[in-house]
Amino acid sequence: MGTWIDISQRLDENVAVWPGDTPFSYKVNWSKEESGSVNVGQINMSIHTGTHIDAPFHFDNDGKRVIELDLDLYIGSARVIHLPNKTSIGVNELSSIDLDGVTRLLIRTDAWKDQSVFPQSIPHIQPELAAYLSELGVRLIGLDLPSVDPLDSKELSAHHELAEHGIHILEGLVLDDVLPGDYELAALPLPLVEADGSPVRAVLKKLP
Ligand SMILES: N[C@@H](CC(=O)c1ccccc1NC=O)C(=O)O
Ligand SMILES: [Zn+2]
Ligand SMILES: [Zn+2]
Repeated sequence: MGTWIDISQRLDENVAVWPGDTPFSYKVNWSKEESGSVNVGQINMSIHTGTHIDAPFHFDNDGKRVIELDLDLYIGSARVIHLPNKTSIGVNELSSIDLDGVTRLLIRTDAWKDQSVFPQSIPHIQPELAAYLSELGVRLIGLDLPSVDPLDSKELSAHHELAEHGIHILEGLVLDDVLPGDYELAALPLPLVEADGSPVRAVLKKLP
């Protein structure tokens, strides 16, 4: 027991939210006193808060919704790599890193220092990286950042290029204490039928 490392942001009113987006809230809507038996809670949040996956519908009206996503993307072996102090991440930044046989790639950038505050700027994924990664067999990319594109991007070129190359997106990971290496990942989305993404509880277990 105790072998799983939680790499998820905690969800309470302190969680950082995209500027202008729905704040996170949890409340007991029907208390034990009122109901006579139970506390019944309610959460209200944007899907793009904290640790979450994007479904292609987030940036493409014809894209897949969460329920249509392959669960295999979100459970299985993953490689964590450490790329601190980058302004962007492209083929150059990855060319010296061994990605042989990697299906799920998690990138620790350390660029979002205080995750209770939404960052001013982040290193972004260069759209050209999508073709390079898909050639290697990568199907999921995860980051310790709120987006794979620059925060002010409207085109979301990296989101689109990744999707076009069959690479799915996991955002808002907490990788502060995770050393580079190979792990078992579980980060399952909820069975949301129509949604453009889903919060996930992301966990890692070191592989021998
Ligand atoms: N692309 C971001 C989310 C995003 O762009 C966003 C999320 C909530 C409210 C506004 C957003 N973008 C606005 O331009 C993501 O994938 O999480
Ligand atoms: Zn998102
Ligand atoms: Zn995204």
